[in-house]
Order: sequence, then structure tokens, then C-alpha cells
Amino acid sequence: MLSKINPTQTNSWKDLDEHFGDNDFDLRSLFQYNPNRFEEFSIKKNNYLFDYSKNLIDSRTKGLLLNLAEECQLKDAISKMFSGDKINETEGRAVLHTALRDFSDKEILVDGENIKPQIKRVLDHMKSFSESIISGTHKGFSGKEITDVVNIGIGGSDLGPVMVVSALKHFKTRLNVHFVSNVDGNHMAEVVKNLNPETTLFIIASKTFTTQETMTNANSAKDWFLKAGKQEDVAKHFVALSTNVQAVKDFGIAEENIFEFWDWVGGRYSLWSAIGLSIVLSVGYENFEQLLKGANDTDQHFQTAEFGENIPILMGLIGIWYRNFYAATTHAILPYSQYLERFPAYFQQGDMESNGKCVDRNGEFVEYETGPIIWGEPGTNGQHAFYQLIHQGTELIPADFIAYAKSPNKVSDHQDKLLANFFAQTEALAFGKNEEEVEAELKASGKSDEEIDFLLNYKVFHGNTPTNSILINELTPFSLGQLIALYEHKIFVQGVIWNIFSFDQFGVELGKVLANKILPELENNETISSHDSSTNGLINYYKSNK
Ligand SMILES: O=P(O)(O)OC[C@H]1O[C@H](O)[C@H](O)[C@@H](O)[C@@H]1O
Repeated sequence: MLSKINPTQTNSWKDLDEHFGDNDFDLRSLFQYNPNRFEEFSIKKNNYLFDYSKNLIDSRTKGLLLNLAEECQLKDAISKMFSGDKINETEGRAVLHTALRDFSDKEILVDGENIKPQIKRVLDHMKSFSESIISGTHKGFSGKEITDVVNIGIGGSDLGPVMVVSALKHFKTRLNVHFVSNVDGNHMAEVVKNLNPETTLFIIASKTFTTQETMTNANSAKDWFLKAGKQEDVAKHFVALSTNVQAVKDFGIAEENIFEFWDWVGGRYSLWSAIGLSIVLSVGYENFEQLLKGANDTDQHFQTAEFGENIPILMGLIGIWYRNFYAATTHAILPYSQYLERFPAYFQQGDMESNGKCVDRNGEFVEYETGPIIWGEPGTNGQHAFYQLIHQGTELIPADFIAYAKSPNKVSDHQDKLLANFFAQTEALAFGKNEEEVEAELKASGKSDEEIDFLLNYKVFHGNTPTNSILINELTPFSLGQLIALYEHKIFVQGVIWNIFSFDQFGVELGKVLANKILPELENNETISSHDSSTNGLINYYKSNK
């Protein structure tokens, strides 16, 4: 069990409150008065640099935040998660996605059983299966090689693989991997439109194997397939990834085509499990193993580095500083890499489904803010869309900037241009442009005093917008694994301190239940009157226009 400490009742929270009231952090002055600020507030690892110097903190803030982590018993929480304690108390489960990427001989026990052998067994299965598909020894029903793979899943059974497959495009095998998630039939229709059932493999990815969207899409995929193949050919074209082996068998998928995982893997933390099969097919088993090893590298760092040098802990604590003291409502993730196009979306689920909670570990409603809204798009595109608000709007939006030093595709001077923007944005956000600077600039451009007077305020950049920069040498499966795990542990740190349960997701249930109630109402011609007037009105409008 994790501690159940209300963070706002700790001494460090009170100290932080006071410290916040006493200081008006200004990045210009912080850098001016401390020439060693970058050295002090950055961490260099083997293959990446984490720079957190452009944050509204000084060494006292950092010290107090570290005290808060101690007081909330973070150390104990970390060791409990890694050792298989049932820290997901509301569901009575351990939280062991980290075991999936632990290649050491160390035993990890769940209910007295070492889970390492079962992890190894499924990994071996993924390896041999993917090799037979990629090499073409596995043939479809008409004797042809598989060319296309369709992963059918949603939420954690979709977003992680989508994100990694897109991020590792450069490492692609000969297979084309597609994803169908939405119950909107157009998603399925558009994906299968150009596919041939003879050369297509479907992966039905669902932890529970009960999710309406996935089951609907799986059945439609089977119908589509059976227009060409026969029932006995299904085994060559359908595999399933699930914890619910019985439901998979009932669906008609053969036992040897089931890749199992376990209830101690949370859906949004499951890309490291059998849910990663589409990744393995997309980039090959060796690269998948590298991804796991990268994540394990971060796991080691998280467990062993001093708190003050521990990147996910610092990311988490700095986030708490903005959320709870500066009242920042959102946090932006801005990767300067087109490959990381889906990275913010992935961590929207990772973070918001984990820490979007209002009841603490004592069962009481919290009286402080918990998880922020996570959002973002790749730079430089975002610069031409929403950065205006970050630079000059009325919200404080802390942001993470992520970039790679090397680019696998050398296309003229694109990489330097990309990175120039990456550096320029955090500089502009931190230091802005003050009145004197704007005035001097306008004068130099020949504007009259009257014009300067009018334009001055519009042209001022208030600056002081905090950012973290993560600059990674190269985008490889290993470094991607490291990066994903940094964010996973950041989320964990924040959940521990906010005294909430980060590994359940009851908030997604109500809508599902109501949709199941409404569905039969859409299937008849009657006028519906069983809901409030708005819902009735919408349903009836739909029924008369569908
Ligand atoms: O993998 P499945 O059981 O199909 O679940 C898919 C998704 O659906 C649920 O609504 C949860 O909110 C997600 O955490 C989960 O990843």
C-alpha cells in the first residue's frame, strides 16, 4: 500500500506556499545573477541532455520540492511499484509494466509467483511469430506472403503502438502496419479499402476483449475477410492480444494465435507487452527489444539516481510547482520531430487517464488541483498555430520541448533550421521582449513616436514562460524507450504526491454504460422520451435524419 499523505498538510507544502508568496521569479534575473544556472539545472546522460534551467525555480524551490517528495514517501512508493506491491488498490492489482522490460535475472513475484518466465514466453512467441511473418514463411490462405497488418484496438491498445510505429518509421520492415480504432465505420472502411484479404493480417488488441469499439471493428474485419477466405482460414489471418483468453477463444481465434498479457499491465502502459506486437511487426523484434531496454535504462535511473539528479522526479515536481502554486491548468508537450507526431496524444491518455482524479487515497475529495490538461503538436507546425497564445495569451503554459541532434534523413539544411526554431522558441518564451527593446526596435525601423505609442504593448513579449528541453542525440528504439519511460515515471511521481490512485480509470465507465442503453433506442422508429429534453431532442433529430 502507498502512503496516504495529504500533500498540502506537509511542512514542505507550507514552506513552498510561503516561498511562492515571497518570490517573483523572473528568468532574466535568475540567469543574470547565476552564471552557472545551466550547469546547476541540467543533467547530461550518455545520450541526452535534460535542461530544466528555464523554469521559474531557484535552488531553494528545488530543495523544497525534493523535501515534499521525501515527505510524501516517494522512495517507498517507487520501490513498491517495482517490487509488485498491489499499489493499484481500487482494482487490487500490482503495477508492473516495468517488469516487461527487465531483462535481469531478478525474480518479480505476483501472488507468490515469479512472473519473469511468462514474460519471456510471450516475448519468444512474439519473436518467432514476427519473424515468420516478416520473412514470409507464414503464408496467407492463398499461399501469398502477408504484406499488411491491421491493428484493431483503442485507447491503450492503440495509442502506444500508433505512436511508436510512427516514431520508428525509419526502422520499418517490409510490412505496412495500419491502425483501426474508432467505432466510426469509416475508419475501418478507409483502411481496408486498398487491402487484399489474402495478404492481410489482423491483430485484435484488447486487454479486456470486451471493448465495444474493438469488438465491433473485429467482427467487421472478420466479415470483410470472410468475403474472400473461409472460416478455416481465419487462423492464418487473425491473432489476438489480450488478458482475457477465454473471450478470445469464444471469438474464434485459435489458442496458438493468442498473445497473452496480465492484469498487472495497465492498458495505457501496455505497449511493452503483447500489445506491442504491431510494433514488432513494423520494426522487427530486435528493435522492439531495444525499445524495452531503453525503457529499462530509465527505470534504473528512476530507481537509483539521487532525487535531485533524477529526471522523472524533477519533471514531476516541477509540474507540481506550476499546477499547484502557479495554478497552471495545462502542460504542453512539443516535440521538434515529425516522427514524434503522436507523442503528445499518447501522453494525453497516459497522463490524463492516470492523474485526472479528484478522490485521494483516503477516499476523500481533494482540495487541491491534480492532473493538468496535456496537449501539444510537433514543432515547427505548432508555432504557426497556437504558439501566439503561449507567447502573449493570459495563461501560463509550461511546456516540454523535445528534439534530436541527429536526423536520419539528411535533407539540405532542414535539421539546422528545425533546431534553430527549437532553441529560439524556448529562448523567446523565457526572456521575451520588454518595452525598452520593443521601443528601440520600432525607433530603428523609422516609426513615429505616435506609432510607437500605439504599437508598443502589442509588440511586448512578457516572457517568463517556463520550459524543459530534452535534447536527445538520436532517435533510436533505445532512446525512444528511455523517453517514454521518463514520462511514465513523471506521471507516477505526480500521482504519488497528489495522493491519488494513478492506475484505475473509473471515469471512462459512465459514458460507455449510457451508450449501451441508448444503442437499442436508435434501432427502432419510436420517438424517444426516456432522457432529458436535450438528449431526447438530439436522438430524435438523428433518427429522423439518419
Ligand atoms: O484494451 P481494452 O480492454 O480494449 O481497453 C481499451 C481502453 O478502453 C478503456 O476505456 C480504458 O479507458 C483504456 O484505459 C483502455 O486502454
